[in-house]
Amino acid sequence: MCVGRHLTMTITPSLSSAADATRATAPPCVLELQACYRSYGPVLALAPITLRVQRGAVCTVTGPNGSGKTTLLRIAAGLLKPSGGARTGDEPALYAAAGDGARASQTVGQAVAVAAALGGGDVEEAIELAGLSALRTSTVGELSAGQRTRVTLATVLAGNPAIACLDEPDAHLDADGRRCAAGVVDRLARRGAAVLIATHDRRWLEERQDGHLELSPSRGGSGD
Ligand SMILES: Nc1ncnc2c1ncn2[C@@H]1O[C@H](COP(=O)(O)OP(=O)(O)OP(=O)(O)O)[C@@H](O)[C@H]1O
Repeated sequence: MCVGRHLTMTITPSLSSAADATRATAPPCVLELQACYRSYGPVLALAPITLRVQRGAVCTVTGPNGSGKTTLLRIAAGLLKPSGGARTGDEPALYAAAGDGARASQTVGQAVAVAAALGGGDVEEAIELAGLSALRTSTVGELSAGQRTRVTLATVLAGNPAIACLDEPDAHLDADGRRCAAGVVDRLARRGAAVLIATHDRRWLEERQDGHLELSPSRGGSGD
């Protein structure tokens, strides 16, 4: 049995992609979670949530440690089965935590090129927007934590997902890095991706948020 307040939300983009701007109708939902929850034995990791994310919409997810942010993002990306409820989303989905997306032995350029070969994104654009031009030939294993977060952002952009689930993409980033992260998120959304972002501080995204979920460990939850 699952207890906990059922959170329901539809996330609609405030900025339309070029394709959607020409349509009269609202952009379609790329991702839908219907009453999804997840438990581990007696632990309710994620209380029931019904979430619809339209093409080009950005949704931030906040909450204290253990409140279910990663669980939600992994379910949204199709990596983790919910204990109950259903996920709908047939287009390519990607989950990435800071530091994911590259092997230590690769150069930055190689890591981004591999992601682009799989997903069809643009290598040059990804490297530039992530602020990695000066590190292109550096080996990933020799980078700082913040530089590796930038590589993760670049590989996500190059991977060109329709559903991008970014787990703390601001981890270890300085002010310039957070601006780059916001630029990558904006680019993903303008391409029409549904973007979910778990973060402990959503201010770096400024106006580029179309919806927000606040999770709490023993909840309930609330949204705006
Ligand atoms: N594999 C697992 N086995 C058992 N419990 C788990 C497992 N994964 C997560 N949990 C539990 O589910 C709850 C939610 O975890 P989750 O990682 O989703 O939280 P979070 O909000 O992402 O936390 P953080 O801010 O620390 O990253 C926690 O109580 C955690 O202990």
